[in-house]
Parts: sequence; structure tokens; C-alpha cells
Amino acid sequence: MSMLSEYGGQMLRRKSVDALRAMALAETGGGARLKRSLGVTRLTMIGISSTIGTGIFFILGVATPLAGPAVVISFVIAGLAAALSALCYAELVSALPTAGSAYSAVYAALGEAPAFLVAACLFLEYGVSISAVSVTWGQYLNRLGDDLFGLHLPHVLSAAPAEGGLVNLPAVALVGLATLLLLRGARESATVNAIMVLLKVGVLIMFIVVGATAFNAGNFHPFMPHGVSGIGAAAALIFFTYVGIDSVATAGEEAINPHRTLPLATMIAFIVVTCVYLGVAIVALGAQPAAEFGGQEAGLAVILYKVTQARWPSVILTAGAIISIFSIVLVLLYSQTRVAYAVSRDGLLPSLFSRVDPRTGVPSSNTITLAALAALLSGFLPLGMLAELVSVGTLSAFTMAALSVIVLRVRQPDLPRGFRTPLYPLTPLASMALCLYLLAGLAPLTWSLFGLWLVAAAMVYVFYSMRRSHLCPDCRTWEKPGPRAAPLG
Ligand SMILES: NC(=[NH2+])NCCC[C@H](N)C(=O)O
Repeated sequence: MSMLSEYGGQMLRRKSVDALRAMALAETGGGARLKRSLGVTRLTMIGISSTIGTGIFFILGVATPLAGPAVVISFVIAGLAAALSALCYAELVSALPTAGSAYSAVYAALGEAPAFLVAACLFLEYGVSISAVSVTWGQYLNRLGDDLFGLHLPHVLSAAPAEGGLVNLPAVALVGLATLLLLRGARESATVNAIMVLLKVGVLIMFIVVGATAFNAGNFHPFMPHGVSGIGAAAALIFFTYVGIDSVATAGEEAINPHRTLPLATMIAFIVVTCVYLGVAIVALGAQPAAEFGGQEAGLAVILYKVTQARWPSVILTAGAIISIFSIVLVLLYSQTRVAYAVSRDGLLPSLFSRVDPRTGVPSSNTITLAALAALLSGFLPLGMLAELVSVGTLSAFTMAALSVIVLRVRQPDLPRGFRTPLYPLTPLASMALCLYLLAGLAPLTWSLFGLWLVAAAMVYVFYSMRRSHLCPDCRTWEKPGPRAAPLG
């Protein structure tokens, strides 16, 4: 065999579905493992938490000028794209309930190197997202402090050096708080998360109820001032608000009765999120003419102010955003640690990431390492601008997940699946088509950064992970005589 085809074979070696299932489903095994402690309610809350973040608080201000009142239709279209992906993830996790989400599915369906690249995409979806979201926490804290007590943090302590500050302290504190909670255990974190989800959904429901009192159907005429293209452009922006609906999948090894609970939680989370989003959009447009949305920064608060002529709704909305950002960062860090856990357990990342504390069932060194990295990034870099990278990573992972559904159906038709996507193969094909359409609309700069990121990940794979893969016992012996490459981590 030539060297090239040998390398090719290694890169495309697939993890056996049986091995994956056995590893994920075994209740006991060598060494401490993650604990199965999450039922449907907590899993659903994880899905809602990681999806409803900051997006819904500002997106109408950017999307409504593009589509007019028909922005409501844009919400439905973006929701449809998210629903197709949610259905694909539900099938994958019901068959392969591992902590690795799309990474593990791609490992079984397409091979090791594609799986490693998907893990790199998930790092953008979760890891980079933590920083992109947490940098905004300080602004909301300052707004609340200002409204309530006339106090706010000095600029030097709430902005990264590139923005004229010293450190973004609120962002660092936020990551620190989430870490402390996660180290206590998945169940404890999920309970606190559930409370925060009730609060943030409660705040949005308050908006719907109060806003509805000023509903004026006349605001919906003309309905489509910018035609179909306006609706499409707005849908591409709005898709960001649905990102995160796949996060339930990363709890695959901590779910009780995963074949049933994981798809169910994914679907319930999707339905709740869609109802809340549509409610907010319809009420907002009923309460304020479409022409007034453009450029409104805290749009929802402005609407409530107009309706009630009082300041308290804006204070409550700001508090809602603060809670919302806290819970989303908690869940993002959770998901990121679980994906790293799965990759490390396969040998592709240092074993530090798969060591589990036997008492709490938490991968502690993994959590602390990734949290330190996230705190550094969010404290010292102006990462708000990287939000588009989050979309590129997520949409790529969604595309690969949909492809894996098809490949696994062909290669493993008899694999027990707790849930099967309806209208197969239409659903995964339509999911891929929609994701590719949304990907095509992203800026060239985003694509260049994404390309660089994938090249870096490919280098790590070729020079580190490929030889340490647990599917590669021979490679390990080749290495033995020589010095081992220094572990990353
Ligand atoms: N991977 C994630 N869940 N990232 C956060 C996505 C943003 C979230 N959907 C929002 O509206 O703010």
C-alpha cells in the first residue's frame, strides 16, 4: 500500500457504531464516567437555555427594516431550517447517545478526519460563542446598575484592551461563576439552569402580555413592502436566534433513558422556543409600526415604554437579558466540555479532557482548562465581532449531521433508532440545502477566518491526533521509540 493511501485509510477510518453505543450506554466501565442524572425536563431546559440568548432582544431591530411586517414569515422560515436540523439531531442522538453530538455521529458515518473537523466546528459553535456572548454581559449589567442606582463599572474594567479598556471583568466573572456551578455536577447545574430558563421565558411572556394590550392590526399593512427577497434576507439573520437547538445532543451520556428523552427534549425545546419567538415578533409588530424598528438598540424595552409610559418594563427586560446571558454561557460551557470529553476519550485530544471526578461525575480538569481559555478570550479580546464565525461553525456542523443521518441509514439500516426523522430522505436533504443556502450568504471575511481555523485543526489532527487515535494501535507502537509530541492542553 502506498504511503498516501495508507494515510487516506487512517483519516477515513470509522468508529464502529456498536463500539460507540457500548461506550456511551455502559453504566459502569473502566475509570469514572459521566453520571446519568438528567430527565426530560432538565434536558428540555438545556435546549431552551442554549437557544434563547441575546438574539431575540435585538434581532427585530435589524431584521424588520429588511422584511417589514412579513418578518413574522422570516421567523417561520428560519424556524423551519432549525426544525429540520433538530429532527436530524433527534435521530442521531436517539441512535448514538454520546457526549460528542455531531462529532461522534460523523466519526461513525464518515470517518475520523471529517469528525475531527466537525469537532473544530463545534468549538466555534460553543467555545467561541461563550466569548462572543459573555462580552456583552457587562453592558447589560451597567444598564441595570444605571437604571436602578445610577452606578456603572468604569470603562477600563468593562472593556477589552482593543476597545480602550484593560479587561472585560464582567465577562471573566461570568465565565468564573458558570465554572463553579458546573464543577458541582451536571444535575445541580441543570437545576439552576432550569430556574433561569423559567425567569427568562417569563420575561418574554410578560412582553407578549403587556405588548398585546396595544395590538393594532393596521400595523401589518402593507405586509411585504420589500418582497420575497426581503423576507429571505431577514430569515438568514434570524437563524442566529435558533442556533443552540442542537445542544441537547451533548448531554447524550448524562441523559436518563437517552433513546427516548433526547429526541423528546429536542422537540419540546424547539416548539417552546418557536412559540415564544413568534409571540414576541407578532406582538412587537402589532404594537409598533414596522418603520420604527430600524436602529432601535433595546427595541423590546422601547416598545414596552411606549405601551406603558413607565420605566419598569425596561428594567425587567434588562434583568431578563442578564439572566438569559448567564444561563446561555453556563450551557455553552457545559456543551463544549462534553464535546472535548468525547474527542479526548477517542484519543484525539490529551487524556486530561476525559478524566472524570469520581465523586461529582464531572470532567473537572477539562472544565477548568476550557473555562480558563474562555475567560482569557472574553476578558482580553473584543470578540463580539466573531458572532458570524459562530454561525459558520454551527451551519457546517448541521450540514454534516444531516449528511450523517443519510449515510447511517444506508450503512446501518438496522441500527436501533429511538426516533426516525419523518419524510426521510427529504428532511435531511432539505436540511442540508437550507444550511448551504444560509452559509452562502455569509461574508467573505468570515469564510477566510473559517478556512484558517480548519487548516489549523487539520494540522493538529495530522501531527497529533491521528497517531494517538484509539483506533490506531499500530501508530502508537511506531511512536514508542521516538519522543512523543508534547500534548496540547
Ligand atoms: N451555540 C450557541 N448556542 N450559541 C448561541 C447562539 C445564540 C442564541 N441563539 C441567541 O439568540 O442569542
